[in-house]
Amino acid sequence: MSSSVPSSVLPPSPAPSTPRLGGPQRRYKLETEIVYTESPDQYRSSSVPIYQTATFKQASGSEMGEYDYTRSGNPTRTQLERHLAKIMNASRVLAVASGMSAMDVIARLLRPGDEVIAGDDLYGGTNRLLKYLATNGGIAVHHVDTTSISAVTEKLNDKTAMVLLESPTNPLIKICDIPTITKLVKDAAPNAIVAVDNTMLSPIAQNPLDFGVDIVYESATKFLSGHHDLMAGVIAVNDEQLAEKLFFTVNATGCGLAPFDCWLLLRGVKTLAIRFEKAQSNAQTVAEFLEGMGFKVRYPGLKSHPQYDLHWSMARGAGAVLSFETGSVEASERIVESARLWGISVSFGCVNSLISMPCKMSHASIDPKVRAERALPEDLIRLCVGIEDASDLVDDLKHALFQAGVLKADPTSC
Ligand SMILES: Cc1ncc(COP(=O)(O)O)c(C=O)c1O
Ligand SMILES: N[C@@H](CCSC[C@H](N)C(=O)O)C(=O)O
Repeated sequence: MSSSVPSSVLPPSPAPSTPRLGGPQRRYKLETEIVYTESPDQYRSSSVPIYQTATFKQASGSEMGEYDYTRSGNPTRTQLERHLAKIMNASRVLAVASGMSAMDVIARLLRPGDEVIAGDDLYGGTNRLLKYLATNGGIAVHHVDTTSISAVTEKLNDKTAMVLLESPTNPLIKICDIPTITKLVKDAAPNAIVAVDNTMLSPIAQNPLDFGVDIVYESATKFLSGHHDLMAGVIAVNDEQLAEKLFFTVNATGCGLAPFDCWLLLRGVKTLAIRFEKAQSNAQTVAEFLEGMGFKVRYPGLKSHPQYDLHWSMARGAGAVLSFETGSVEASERIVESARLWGISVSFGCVNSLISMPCKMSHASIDPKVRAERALPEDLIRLCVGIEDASDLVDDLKHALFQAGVLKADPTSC
């Protein structure tokens, strides 16, 4: 671990942008807090201004104002980070260029000889960065089935520096017991960092910091922004020393989120609650439809999910991403290509619905042999459900299944 930097180089520390400032000490419901922002703008602008500037003038060579250079800090980014800290129950949030950039900042806490425990089902880009670190950084990475507590604890030792969890995982929607794993890690390897990628649920449905994990990060490209019009990542922590180390890397490497993207993300996040609720309700309808058709559907909103109870002990929602198998790669390809409303695209958490085959798209960077060893089905179809009308989404799937020859009766004749 690197030595910490003096806090004097940090931009203004976050304070909650909440109506309780100057008013009663009241914490409102998340749906309320998420839309409420306060800006210190001199004109009391309702929308936080975009400080589209690289530099800030100083009163003299020796006096520095709150900001000097946007890589080190920018008022629009500070507003975004304060707002996210409030909704993620964090003392500090850092906004960076992408979800992978967030992961990179976190990974720079590692040193050669360190060991990392990560899932055997995880986003392809995360797998790629971990493989890079294992190949070039002298770091041992153990990929285990994180649904099994014993599989995780078997790999814990005094070299364990990080345990990296996704729950639900992308794309197999596996659930891991974040509170129990965190406690076991803290007991067995007290210096190890537990980091959770919360991209699949967003803070509206799950807040792993509440379970005592050290770091939560998300690809804000997904639910937090919601419109697939920007790339961003966020890192949330409650330990100020850890925040300083992470901020040091953000400043040193220059991956802080640009002002315009901060503004877009701040705008997008205000509709998170309502977007998530609708997308999730659509996902439930779609998951039930597919299960009713006899497919093996992976979605924590279904009672058939093997970790259904565990999921609901941690989360407030099932999310809007589900996956299912068809039994044949060719049939899956035909279904994906016959969809008209569902866009064939990577990513998720957007207002419009997407269909993809992870092994050919989001997880293609994982070696096919490794995918097979980890039992990632090649025929898996992932659905990332948006906020359209649920019956239109189901109708389009029926049409695609019929076109693909998987559904025998013509749905238009039903
Ligand atoms: C679970 C998960 N984490 C992290 C990332 C990386 O985010 P980004 O694409 O914003 O770099 C992605 C997708 O890209 C993801 O699906
Ligand atoms: N070509 C990209 C693929 C990005 S996948 C984005 C997203 N996380 C998802 O799961 O769909 C790459 O190689 O990273």
